[in-house]
Amino acid sequence: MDQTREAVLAAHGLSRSFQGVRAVDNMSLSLHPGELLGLIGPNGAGKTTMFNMLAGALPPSSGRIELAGHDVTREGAEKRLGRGLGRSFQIPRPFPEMTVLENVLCGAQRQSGESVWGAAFRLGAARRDEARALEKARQIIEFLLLGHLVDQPARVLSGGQRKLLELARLLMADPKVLLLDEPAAGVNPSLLEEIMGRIVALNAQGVSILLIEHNMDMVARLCSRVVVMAQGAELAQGAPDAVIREPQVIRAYLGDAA
Ligand SMILES: Nc1ncnc2c1ncn2[C@@H]1O[C@H](COP(=O)(O)OP(=O)(O)OP(=O)(O)O)[C@@H](O)[C@H]1O
Repeated sequence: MDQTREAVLAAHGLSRSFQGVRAVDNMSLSLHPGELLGLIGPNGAGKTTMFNMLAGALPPSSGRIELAGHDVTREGAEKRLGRGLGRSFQIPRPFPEMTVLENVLCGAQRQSGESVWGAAFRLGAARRDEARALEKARQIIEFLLLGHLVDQPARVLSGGQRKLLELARLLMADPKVLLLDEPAAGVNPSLLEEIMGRIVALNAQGVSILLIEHNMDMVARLCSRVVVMAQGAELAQGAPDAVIREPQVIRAYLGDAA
């Protein structure tokens, strides 16, 4: 079966080199509608480079990327966000002095291309837009369990809460596809369960999700399929518990630890 035909996000033969080193080497990948797909692999395997290319932050040296059937290979990250592709980072960087609410409203600003705060000084429709954006931001903040922090500056948030805040900003753009880069990294165990719960809830709402994660317990609980990368290429794919027993996958991880 040609799996790429029905993919919401598909990479065809992506490659990218840095100073002669092939970080990603002819890598193809398909994310299906409603899927929660894991992208795993040892350090330096090329996962982040792959994410950067999929999100539009880094042009591939060769290959093609399709989002809902559109060729987006030459489009930047903002354009892809407008098409419904949101991407989180390993280390979120909120505006530290702005409140949680203000940070989330920055997501709305990206959405319309116009500042919500600028709109506040206009009359009529723009004011209604602002009211809608505020209401939506508050709902998303509640959904992401940050309601009690809505008026706090982002600098007081823990690592896990920053991950939730970043997700909240992305949700303002109503993404259909989310690329989540290590949502468990630097998160304390109690918040980890809550973050996993929110990811599952978003997926249940129909958001297709591609997840880079080193926490294999989390990957096994969330993903029905994983793609393993090593040295810039696909090493294996399948159900998490089966894939991590494959000899070449074990070798790749042991090589990483050696
Ligand atoms: N901007 C860059 N300049 C030079 N080399 C880079 C750059 N970005 C990545 N690389 C190299 O490309 C390879 C793949 O790196 P990448 O960060 O994509 O791997 P990764 O699988 O995300 O690793 P990790 O799990 O540690 O985040 C590595 O050898 C890395 O050193």
